[in-house]
Amino acid sequence: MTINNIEDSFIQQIVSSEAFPLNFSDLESAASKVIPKAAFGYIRSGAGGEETLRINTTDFNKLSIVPRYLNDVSAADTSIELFGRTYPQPFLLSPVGMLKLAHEDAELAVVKAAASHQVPFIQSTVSSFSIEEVSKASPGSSKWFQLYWSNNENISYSMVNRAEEAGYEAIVLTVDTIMLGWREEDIRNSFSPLKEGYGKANYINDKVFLNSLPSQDDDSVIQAILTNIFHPALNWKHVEELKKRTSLPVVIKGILHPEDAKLAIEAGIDGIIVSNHGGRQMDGIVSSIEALPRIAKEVNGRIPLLLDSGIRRGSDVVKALALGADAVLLGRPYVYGLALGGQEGVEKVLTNFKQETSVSLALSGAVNIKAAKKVTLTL
Ligand SMILES: Cc1cc2nc3c(=O)[nH]c(=O)nc-3n(C[C@H](O)[C@H](O)[C@H](O)COP(=O)(O)O)c2cc1C
Ligand SMILES: O=C(O)C(=O)c1ccccc1
Repeated sequence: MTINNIEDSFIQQIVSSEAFPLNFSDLESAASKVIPKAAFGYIRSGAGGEETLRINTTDFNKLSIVPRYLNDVSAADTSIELFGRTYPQPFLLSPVGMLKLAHEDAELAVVKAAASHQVPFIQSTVSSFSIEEVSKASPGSSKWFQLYWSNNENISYSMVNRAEEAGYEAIVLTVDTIMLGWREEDIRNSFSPLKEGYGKANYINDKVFLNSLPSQDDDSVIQAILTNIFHPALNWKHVEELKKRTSLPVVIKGILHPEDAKLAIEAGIDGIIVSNHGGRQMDGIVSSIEALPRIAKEVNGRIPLLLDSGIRRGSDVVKALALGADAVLLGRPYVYGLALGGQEGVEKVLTNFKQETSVSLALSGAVNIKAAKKVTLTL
């Protein structure tokens, strides 16, 4: 996006009379009015006392950018390259399960909105629509598949194969959800969307899963999903096996310790997402942005390094890039856009985020993503 384009769209924003929330706190409060209470609590909340959820954003706020000027940023380039593909923006959409909690069009709306911005969409294992339905809704756009390892590993390989067949570009193995975190909001609301069947689409469309069932009634399906999805025995041997089973790049999501980053590289992993699952899994753990520099030092540019959990503004993107990330992922912000306006709501969130990111990069003095990695930060 060039500076003139930014100006044009700014002016459009200012003259436009419609009121769509511009920032995260306005998005969250507007979404709280349209999503049923327990579902909203599920999306918003974090584990335990929500300290990690809080520091995911406050740790960004502690950092300040020291901008450079007189650097001719008139032709600034925000594009990134991942696994041989170029994407125009340095951000992707995080995998979020059970999006029907937010809007009935769920992943179908999100994948189309992402496609309209050429932003890769990472589809969750526990999505409300299947891999095949999502790919049919948006053929040709960039999609990655997030895998929750199944206790029956043949189900995992089957889902990976389906994603590969459907043209998905990468597999994201989430390693921080081997059991569900302690989520007080959901306990208070007696709310388990998984038990209500919101995340079954990929399972009921999987031959290996269906063949593993004693009977195909709804209760058996849900019970089988629950016994498959939480897998506390997950270890590096599974990772090595997964690498052998797919020709797609495999990215690990949920790394916070530099030693784990080192082991991931030794296991032949193609990319890392520094993440604490948006503060939803374990309270009292480090924020992603605090964990990033030590992991970046370990990885040392050998494989792509991505980050999520707490990205709310364009300046957060600059900070993450400056501390060693190659790209970031957005979670709750797009889910709230979905709740407020379906596909159009997600598009609006992405339009605003794209503009704020471009302006933030240029006003930091960065002409491209490589330069953003050299931006000075101070505590
Ligand atoms: C409602 C909800 C459901 C999620 N479901 C998944 C999931 O199925 N798989 C996964 O790897 N991460 C899941 N996540 C975590 C996100 O991928 C991401 O790590 C997190 O939301 C990023 O933080 P942010 O919301 O602060 O941007 C979920 C997050 C939310 C809010
Ligand atoms: O709610 C989540 O964050 C999530 O990732 C999840 C984990 C297990 C089942 C369903 C969703």
